[in-house]
Amino acid sequence: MNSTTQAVAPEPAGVHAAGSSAVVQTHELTKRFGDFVALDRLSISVDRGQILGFIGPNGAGKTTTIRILVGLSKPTSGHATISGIDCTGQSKKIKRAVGYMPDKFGVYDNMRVREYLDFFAAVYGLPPRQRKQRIAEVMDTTNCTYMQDKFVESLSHGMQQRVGIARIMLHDPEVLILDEPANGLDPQARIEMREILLNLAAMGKTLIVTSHILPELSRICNTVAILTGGKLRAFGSLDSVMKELCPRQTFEVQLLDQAQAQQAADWIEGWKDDDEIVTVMTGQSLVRLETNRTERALADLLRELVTRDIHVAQFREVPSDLEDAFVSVTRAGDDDSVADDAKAAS
Ligand SMILES: Nc1ncnc2c1ncn2[C@@H]1O[C@H](COP(=O)(O)OP(=O)(O)OP(=O)(O)O)[C@@H](O)[C@H]1O
Repeated sequence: MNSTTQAVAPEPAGVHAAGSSAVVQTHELTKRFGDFVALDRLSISVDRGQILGFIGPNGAGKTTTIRILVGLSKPTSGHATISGIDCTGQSKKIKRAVGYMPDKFGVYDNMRVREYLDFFAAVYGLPPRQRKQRIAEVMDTTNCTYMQDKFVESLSHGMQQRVGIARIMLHDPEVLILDEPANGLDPQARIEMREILLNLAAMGKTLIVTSHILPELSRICNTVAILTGGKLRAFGSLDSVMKELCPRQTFEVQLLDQAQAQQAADWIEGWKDDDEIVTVMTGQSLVRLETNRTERALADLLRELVTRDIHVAQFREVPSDLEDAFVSVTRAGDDDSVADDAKAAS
């Protein structure tokens, strides 16, 4: 894939025309630090109730984008809106429309969860009469009610993350931006976090979630944007990005007898096209085939193997995941930068 390839989800008719349902929109958003381009003409849109998985390696430009979206930084050019509000010109209004949870939890000594939320409710300007009810609501949504009398400092990391979400929900923003919410969570806490985020989307909140834990992210997001080196490399529905970036499927042929693995691999090697890849998994009775053949062709392959007295115990697809897509994009990004360096040197 080259650097400009974008897997863009088919848009339902009229969605991004006048009366657009996009809640978050960026157009050619660019940020330079001196000569360095941290973000290069980023254009994305996220609809109401969607969860955008915003991914990229360290230094890709994710935080730079988020800082612009939440009104903490101004773009060099381009623009961004949330619920139609300009992220740069109307930063006060933006702060009401967005809840932002950074990857680090602040230190709040000697505050119980209830007091902590009350403090932030006051910061958000909620009238005292409404605070109690709103705090009860956000604690309920984030499953924090049982810990309301505990000191924030005494909570586990997973519990603190949930309190963090409760905090950014207090002013009932339309958009929630969460930086690495699953980082450092144990499996149980991850499951709880996943359920909360899916529930928030079902309530109509629009979520932007960054994460380096891609298998986890792919379980919640329906839209993906992949950035490398400040450039958008892929954007669209999870399905369309996966199809675009991982067009080849991987199949495994599990043999009953390890001694037959090489024999099976040799036969498949003669059967396959040049661009398909056969690998014998060392020390295992397993042969792997990367292919884009039809199911019928694969059924023929299996029959041929069996006809040749190769004892196939299992023939199965290895599903691609977001990590494969990510690797394919970051590799393409590396190739591009090598090509750019070569161009600059010549
Ligand atoms: N204030 C600044 N001055 C100069 N360069 C900056 C500044 N802020 C960010 N950068 C650079 O911009 C690039 C993008 O940084 P950014 O923090 O947006 O990346 P990221 O995708 O959030 O990375 P990570 O996953 O590590 O948080 C990096 O090369 C970073 O060093």
